[in-house]
Amino acid sequence: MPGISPEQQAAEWKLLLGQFPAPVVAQIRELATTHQSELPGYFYEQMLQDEQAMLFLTHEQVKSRLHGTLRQWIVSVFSMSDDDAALQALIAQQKQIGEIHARIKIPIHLVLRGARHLRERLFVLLRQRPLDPEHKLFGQRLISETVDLAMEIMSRAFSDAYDRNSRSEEGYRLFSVAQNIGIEQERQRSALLDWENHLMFDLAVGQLATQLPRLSNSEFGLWFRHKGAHAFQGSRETELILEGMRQIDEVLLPLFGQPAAGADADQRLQNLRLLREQTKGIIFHLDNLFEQANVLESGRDVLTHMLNRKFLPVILAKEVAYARQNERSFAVLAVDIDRFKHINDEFGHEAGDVVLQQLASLLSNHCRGGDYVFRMGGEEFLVLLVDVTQAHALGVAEKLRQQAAQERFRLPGEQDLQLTVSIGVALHDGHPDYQHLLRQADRALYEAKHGGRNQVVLARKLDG
Ligand SMILES: Nc1nc2c(ncn2[C@@H]2O[C@H](COP(=O)(O)OP(=O)(O)OP(=O)(O)O)[C@@H](O)[C@H]2O)c(=O)[nH]1
Repeated sequence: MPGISPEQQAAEWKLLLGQFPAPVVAQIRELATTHQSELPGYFYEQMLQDEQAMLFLTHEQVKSRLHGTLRQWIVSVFSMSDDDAALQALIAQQKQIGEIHARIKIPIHLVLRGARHLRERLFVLLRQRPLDPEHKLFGQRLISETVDLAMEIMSRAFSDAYDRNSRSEEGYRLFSVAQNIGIEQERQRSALLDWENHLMFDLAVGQLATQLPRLSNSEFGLWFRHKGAHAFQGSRETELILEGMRQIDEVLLPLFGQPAAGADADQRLQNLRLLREQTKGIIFHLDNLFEQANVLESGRDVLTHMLNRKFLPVILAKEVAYARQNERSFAVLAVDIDRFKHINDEFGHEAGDVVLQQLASLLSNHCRGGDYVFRMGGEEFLVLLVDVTQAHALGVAEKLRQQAAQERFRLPGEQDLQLTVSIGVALHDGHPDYQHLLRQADRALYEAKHGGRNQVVLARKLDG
């Protein structure tokens, strides 16, 4: 469903401001500006009484940054400018906040709760002003409607981003169930045809209906009920396949055991046709499902077969949640080949590709089963080490650096070469937004490059 455009939203905001007398608008602007420093403190006090909110707010850097950003938000939302460009910037800001909330998975009710506290505090501050009652009423309405409009835009962006993330998560679920979709498709197709062959043979030798092989207990049926239906959850085809299996097992197969049906050859032929059609229908839906899954399979980099960026947000968000729930930590290593351009220039692009493949294998061979290796693009990789301490992460990074330096990379034409890598290490420190961690690792990598390359640098804490 197409949403309303930023221009429309700006026009609505403008309309809202136009409903209020200019002195009231000016008073509310002044009220918010005067109390901008005190309001975030009040917000914190209220929100920290909620256990769920604490999870998102207690991180030290969130705390120190949020004070500043909340203050800015209050000032800009109540700036009351009706200039088109300013309003569009304001709308873009609300959207960006909504997207961040979706990324760190803050429940929307907590955001609304925070907004309610701010609104109520502004009401109290307004009541303390020596204004006539009518102005106060207008002022309250203006505060309310302004906060509501900001929340509406924020929530819309939140739910759009949330839907996008969920689709990506869905893709990841699929991806993790069937690593090689092409092979799985062939396997399941032939399992289904195997069942059909057995059935035809049993029917030909006059097996009793109760002894005929049931599709849901066949190799295919078991796979589909336990894995396929989960991997393809929510799609229409899944429902159709489950229903097709039920029809075959519970309606069609019992017909073959009835003496009357056995006696009537035409009827038996008709039942056989129905059976064949149902089976063909299941194959058709299965092919459709796999075709859709193929599109999603591109979660891997073609050259190195490592993960590409596609599922990085899903995996990082999952690890942030895991670390929070289990009080564990994880680390990201930004790994970059030193002077890779020289390798390409000297040995050719094809040799460069081979080097990338061998480095990818080296990285994944030195990781554990639960770790992840991504190719971020070019000659940069990202290694995610799960369940680690800082010392362990640094140890692994140092080992990877040494292994890369010792390795003889084999090139086409019997040549070989040696290379070095620089690594930036960042340990998840409880910050709910994974982008923060990626920025830290990138900065550490930058330092490693500028410090002379072929080294591991641990990220320093960032202020922003
Ligand atoms: N062979 C090959 N080269 C690639 C690929 N992707 C990017 N590159 C090359 O990687 C090189 C990266 O060069 P730079 O970003 O200058 O970095 P660098 O030479 O590694 O230098 P530092 O990172 O500063 O040590 C460029 O020459 C790209 O063309 C690829 O898929 N295959």
